[in-house]
Amino acid sequence: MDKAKIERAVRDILEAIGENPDREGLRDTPKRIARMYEEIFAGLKADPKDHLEIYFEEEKHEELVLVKDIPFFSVCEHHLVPFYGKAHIGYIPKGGKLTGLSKLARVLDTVSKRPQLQERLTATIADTIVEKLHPHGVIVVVEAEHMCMTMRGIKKPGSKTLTSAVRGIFQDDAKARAEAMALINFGS
Ligand SMILES: Nc1nc2c(ncn2[C@@H]2O[C@H](COP(=O)(O)OP(=O)(O)OP(=O)(O)O)[C@@H](O)[C@H]2O)c(=O)[nH]1
Ligand SMILES: [Zn+2]
Repeated sequence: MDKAKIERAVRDILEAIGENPDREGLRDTPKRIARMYEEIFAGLKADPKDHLEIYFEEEKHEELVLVKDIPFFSVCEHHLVPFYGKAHIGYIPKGGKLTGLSKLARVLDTVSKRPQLQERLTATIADTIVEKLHPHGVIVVVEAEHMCMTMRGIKKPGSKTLTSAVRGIFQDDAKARAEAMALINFGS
């Protein structure tokens, strides 16, 4: 990541809004923002598939595995302000191809650390799991609050956006999909 370029650009923005980038409180802000962008956009140079280590299990589990309520923070590509919430990621393994539970959350983290659309975030997680694990099915539900809809513009704090992506058996089998959705809603 070109941190020097980010620093110059942030300095330009501070000048453009009528601030003095050399005053004490702002002097280090371009540097801080460059460091922060390196962290919150780290997913741009990472492949989420790399996290999905495969364990071939002797005892084959070919039923739903669901990790729910995984918190995430991302950045909306339209306004570069945060959107954040929870993701629920489920899959039905095939041929003993399981992965570690934390690896599903690592996929979410990588994909969310990019300028994003909630729809693309949701679909990319589902497609990554399909490509690497070739499971019977994948279901991903993401619920998020967008700061671009709360702190500015339409100003609707508390409004939630829900997106889902289903692949494989969850596309064709309404009962399997309904069961997974019921578990995602269970206790919430
Ligand atoms: N589909 C989708 N839209 C998003 C997401 N994040 C932000 N948006 C929307 O992107 C749209 C951008 O609309 P524009 O009309 O180009 O920008 P704007 O004038 O700032 O829009 P307002 O937010 O309505 O003031 C807005 O409707 C946002 O709510 C997202 O993850 N998915
Ligand atoms: Zn936005």
